[in-house]
Amino acid sequence: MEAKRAAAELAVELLQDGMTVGLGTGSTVYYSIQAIGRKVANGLSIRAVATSVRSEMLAKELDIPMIPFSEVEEIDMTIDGADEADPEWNLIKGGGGALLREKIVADASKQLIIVVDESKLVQRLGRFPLPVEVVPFGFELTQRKLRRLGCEPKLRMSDSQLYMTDNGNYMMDCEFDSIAQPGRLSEELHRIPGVVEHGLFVGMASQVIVGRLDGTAYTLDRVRT
Ligand SMILES: O=C[C@H](O)[C@H](O)[C@H](O)COP(=O)(O)O
Repeated sequence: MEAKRAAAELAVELLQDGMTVGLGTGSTVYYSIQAIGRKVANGLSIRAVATSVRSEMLAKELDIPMIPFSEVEEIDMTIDGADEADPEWNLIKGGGGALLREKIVADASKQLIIVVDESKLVQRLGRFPLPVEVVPFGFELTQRKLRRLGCEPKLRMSDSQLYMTDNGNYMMDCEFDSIAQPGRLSEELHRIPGVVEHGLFVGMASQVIVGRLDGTAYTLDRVRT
């Protein structure tokens, strides 16, 4: 908890007056949204868009000024979590089910700041099952096509019900041994018609902030290949 909070709060220090801010989703960004709420109460002037219904509700409770995504042309900075980050700052996201809106918001953002604790750092992506959002129509066929990419795709459940995203889609959690070429896998996933979006964020992060258990945080050095 202290590690998540440390990363989340350090990221919020990057915000400046006048910014349009993207609010990510998850238990790490929760602390960022809380910290933004405190800064807004103390006079920080920003407007925000959320990547999920639950982040939007939290932001509204904290009186963070929200604008509809339809009114946004460009987002200055988005703060979001991740399930894994590799040394090149490639990510797996979507453990909390919000990957589609997160990717749309990240793509519209000048800067994507990722906040994680040290347990999320990996040398190679794939230990965490890759979330893939699929349309309900023909999901069995989509599942078979995903399996042909070398993974075991499991339909996500929640309280014994099929998990449904904020967008009315299903989620397949795809277990790979490891992901050697995230960029290539991303392209292959996009070729499957039933796939709406997947949780690989390749080359999108502008910074990865890592929290330690002792409550300190640092920016991960980026290895370029
Ligand atoms: O769909 C959810 C998001 O991608 C989250 O940012 C990600 O799962 C990390 O969440 P947490 O900070 O709770 O580990």
